[in-house]
Amino acid sequence: MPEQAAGRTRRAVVFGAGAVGRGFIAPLFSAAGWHVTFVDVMDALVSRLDGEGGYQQVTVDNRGRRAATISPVAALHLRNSAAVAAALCEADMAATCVGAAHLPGLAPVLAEGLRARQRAGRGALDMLLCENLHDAPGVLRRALDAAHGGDTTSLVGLSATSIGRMIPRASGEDADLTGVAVEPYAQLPYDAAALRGNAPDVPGLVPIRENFEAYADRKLYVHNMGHCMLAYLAHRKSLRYVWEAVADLELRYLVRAAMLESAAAVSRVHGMEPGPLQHHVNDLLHRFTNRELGDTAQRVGQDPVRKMQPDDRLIGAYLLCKRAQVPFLHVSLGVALGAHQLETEAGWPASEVEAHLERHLFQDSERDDGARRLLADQLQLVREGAPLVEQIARIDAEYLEPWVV
Ligand SMILES: NC(=O)C1=CN([C@@H]2O[C@H](COP(=O)(O)OP(=O)(O)OC[C@H]3O[C@@H](n4cnc5c(N)ncnc54)[C@H](O)[C@@H]3O)[C@@H](O)[C@H]2O)C=CC1
Ligand SMILES: O=P(O)(O)OC[C@H]1O[C@](O)(CO)[C@@H](O)[C@@H]1O
Repeated sequence: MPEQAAGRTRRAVVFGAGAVGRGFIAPLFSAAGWHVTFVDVMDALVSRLDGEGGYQQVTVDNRGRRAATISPVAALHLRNSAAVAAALCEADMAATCVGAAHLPGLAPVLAEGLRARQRAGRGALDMLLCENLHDAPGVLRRALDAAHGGDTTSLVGLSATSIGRMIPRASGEDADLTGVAVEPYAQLPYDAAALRGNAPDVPGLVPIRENFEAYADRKLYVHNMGHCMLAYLAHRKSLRYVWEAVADLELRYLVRAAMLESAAAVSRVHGMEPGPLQHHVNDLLHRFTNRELGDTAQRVGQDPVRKMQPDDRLIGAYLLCKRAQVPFLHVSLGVALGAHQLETEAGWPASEVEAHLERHLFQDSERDDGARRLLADQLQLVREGAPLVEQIARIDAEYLEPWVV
């Protein structure tokens, strides 16, 4: 039964009825008794969700499967902007999970919704931005201010989140248009300091009241960096699934080492305890073994151009380690793998990839000379398809060099 608060059901509007929208955000609100309205651009998905008023979610791990119906839900197409604005006017909270590239495009309809709220005398709206994008609030705020024609700070709170739950595209018996398979992990830390109103009483939403940046960095530079490096290593061995990749000892060794380097950087830069961070790394490696989830290296590694930007997982982790002055020999291998992946993209010849690395990673210092040499050797070994044991030997040969720490 929908939650009755102050005599009425609480309502959430969720932009993006994809993996995260259906597999994570809507189920959290729904379990707390909220009504969810999705907004999406896929006609077939919108009409199925709206027509059926609910959908199936199955939670899977290596011990089994548990099915649940998520309802009641409604769905609107983004082009139906008057109805979307009306839904925003009635909403107690909103969320986005549309993909980083689509986030600024939401600004016009959001601005229309904010105007409707002002006219109706409704208070400010809070939004959870569920995107793997550093500074998603800044990106949306700039687009929103432009669409609104002025500062929107008092009208809408834009809260960054750290989405740890892994949700692949459904396949096999789960490959229904609206059905979704998820892992059991279901905590969503979010930046509570960015809200305009009170923190919602929704179990699983974890308010972080200070230094949210630490959680954002942990997610992007430990979880996403390790996951992505694992995906690119999987490509080297023609392994399709994430669980297959993490079952390979060489791959697991290299990825764990890189994640621990990044975790050391997060600990030093943000003052997080190293013990729980190491536990987090081990827990993630265990979660990657979820065979039932059927997550693929292709999904986890897709879009290397975005993933090789300076504020994204690979180069970002490298820069964080440099800033923290902790070793980054294995993260460097992750960057070399990402660089090679980038070379397969149109418009990214080897010379451009090398210039990209030089531009973002190095300055003119002695420490950088050593780091630059190591990365060049690692990239060369990747290009040659050398056995990974040669990468391990190359890293080990560097440990005692003075530039390393
Ligand atoms: N799938 C996962 O395990 C995780 C995904 N993320 C992040 O969450 C975000 C969403 O990812 P997924 O749900 O996996 O993607 P998805 O591709 O499964 O879903 C995105 C949905 O947004 C819809 N959409 C696209 N443009 C739209 C627009 N302008 N307005 C409304 N809907 C629009 C699409 O039709 C699609 O249904 C991304 O930023 C991703 O990086 C983060 C952590 C985990
Ligand atoms: O969604 P993106 O940014 O392409 O990256 C995939 C990442 O998203 C996740 O699915 C969820 O955090 C991670 O498992 C993975 O590292």
